[in-house]
Amino acid sequence: MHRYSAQCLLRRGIRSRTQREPCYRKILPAATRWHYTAQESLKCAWQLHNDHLEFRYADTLMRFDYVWLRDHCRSASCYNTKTNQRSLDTASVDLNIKPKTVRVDETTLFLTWPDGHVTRYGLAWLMKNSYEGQKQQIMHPRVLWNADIYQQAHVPSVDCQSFLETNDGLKEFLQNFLLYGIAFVENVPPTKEDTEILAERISLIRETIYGRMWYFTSDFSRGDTAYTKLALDRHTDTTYFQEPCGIQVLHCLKHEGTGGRTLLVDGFYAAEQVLRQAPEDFKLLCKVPLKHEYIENVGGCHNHMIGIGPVLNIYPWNNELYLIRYNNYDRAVINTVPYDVVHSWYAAHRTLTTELRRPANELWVKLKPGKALFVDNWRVLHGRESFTGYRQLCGCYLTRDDVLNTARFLGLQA
Ligand SMILES: C[N+](C)(C)CCCC[C@H](N)C(=O)O
Ligand SMILES: O=C(O)CCC(=O)C(=O)O
Ligand SMILES: [Fe+2]
Repeated sequence: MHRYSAQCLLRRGIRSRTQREPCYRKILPAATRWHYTAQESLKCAWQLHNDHLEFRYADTLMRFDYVWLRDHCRSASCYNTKTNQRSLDTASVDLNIKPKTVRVDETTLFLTWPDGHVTRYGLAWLMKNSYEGQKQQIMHPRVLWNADIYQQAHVPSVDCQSFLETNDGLKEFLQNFLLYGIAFVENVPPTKEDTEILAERISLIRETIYGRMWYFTSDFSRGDTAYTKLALDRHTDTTYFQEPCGIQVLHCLKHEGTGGRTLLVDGFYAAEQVLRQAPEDFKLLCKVPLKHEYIENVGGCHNHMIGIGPVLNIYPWNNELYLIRYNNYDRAVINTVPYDVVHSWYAAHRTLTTELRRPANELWVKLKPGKALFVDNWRVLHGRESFTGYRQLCGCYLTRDDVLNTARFLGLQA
């Protein structure tokens, strides 16, 4: 069986997307009024202000700072297209710079700077890369789910062999994973080594204080409730890392006993309900930073980890959620917030918890040998039912950047 690792995949050539740019006619010289590409067309127009350029294209009004425009010059002396890196020294651009002349043709905006340097920007490039353009974009397309939505979607598990041996299988898996924040691979040989091969197909394994690939049973070999038979309420893992682990891989290798089902809850679906019902609560959960902490002194293991951040994390330019940090077990003493804010925070936390605990939002699955589960630990909470008997799980954490890297290589938006 031939297996490709993510790194090998990436060496096999890179995509290039060609964009069709609309055509516009030649235009008039610069001044302080609106200028149009053609008299009858209002699609492309521009205006030079004292400190910025106002530009209208394809129904979007964009504003560009002059330093920004100079900084993003893609001429050969300013930008190396072989490495996709900037050569221009941003700090040497005059902060009061202003273009001397402006010209626009069908596809391109031309600026001439006071020193004679000419910068060309593709109009579609400007549109895509402007703040206003970005604001309208979704970074990560997702399907938010409760149990019903997920089950109705009939998301297929991907077969282990197709996952390992075909790019289509891998792509299908990653597409599901990106959309739903969970995905399954079936027919995996139930060993730690085979689980490791799966993990390496899409990412780098993130080694932590728990090791690289881990086995765990209810032997309390580590100072954490995960290593017992007790139930675990919904949570995300490693909230006590400054950057919580991106993905958790879980593979149940054995269970002779009862109970032990896995609980999955889409944290972003719950957060979205909070945003609808109580936007002030949502805002507070985005704003108040909290510590999470892991203190362990069991056997030879001495660890003290601290991670700080709000429960909900959003991109500030489009308010899109990208990370939920929710673990009631591992939340540390709250000493970074005054009493009145802390009270409102508790109320907001209650609103979110109510959503997370709605039975309709709970997806229960029994993990069985051969079926590996990948969980987006920045989005989907997991938990487990208490159990009896011998139960052994193996798995690992993955670095998020590298999962997304593989997805992008396969042409997915990630
Ligand atoms: C998965 N594995 C058993 C290795 C780790 C368990 C980590 C448990 C910890 N309370 C947390 O939520 O981060
Ligand atoms: O035992 C389980 O099913 C999961 C335990 C857990 O939450 C974890 O290992 O992170
Ligand atoms: Fe966990």
